[in-house]
Amino acid sequence: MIHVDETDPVGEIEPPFPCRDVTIKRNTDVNDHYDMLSEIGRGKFGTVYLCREKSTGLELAAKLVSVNRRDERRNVEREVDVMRRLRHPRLIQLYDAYDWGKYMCVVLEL
Ligand SMILES: Nc1ncnc2c1ncn2[C@@H]1O[C@H](COP(=O)(O)OP(=O)(O)OP(=O)(O)O)[C@@H](O)[C@H]1O
Repeated sequence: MIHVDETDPVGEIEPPFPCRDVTIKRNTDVNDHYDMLSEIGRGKFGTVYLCREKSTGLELAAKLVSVNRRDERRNVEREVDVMRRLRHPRLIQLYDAYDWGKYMCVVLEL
């Protein structure tokens, strides 16, 4: 039998940053605010980079997705919309989001 521990962690997971109310920044280049350090993964839709926020030094994951079609942009907007509602210490938290014309970037807890 498989036992699933559904109890909430108490004091064991320290969030790397306080909850943020993220809205997508339009016509803003993510590179103005973050240094992209190295590639950490690839998914079906984009490439994920280790990045560092210039103003705080905080290390995060930046998922860069090219959005040439309207449905591609809508998919990223939907992902951001879902992630901004999910607040739990065991779930990766959304930190920032950018729309830079042909590219969108979703910045996440590492
Ligand atoms: N927040 C994160 N922190 C660390 N690594 C991450 C993070 N998000 C993604 N990655 C890495 O990047 C890879 C690609 O992630 P991405 O979300 O683009 O695609 P996926 O999870 O494989 O699913 P899909 O391609 O269906 O969107 C992951 O498999 C993981 O290795």
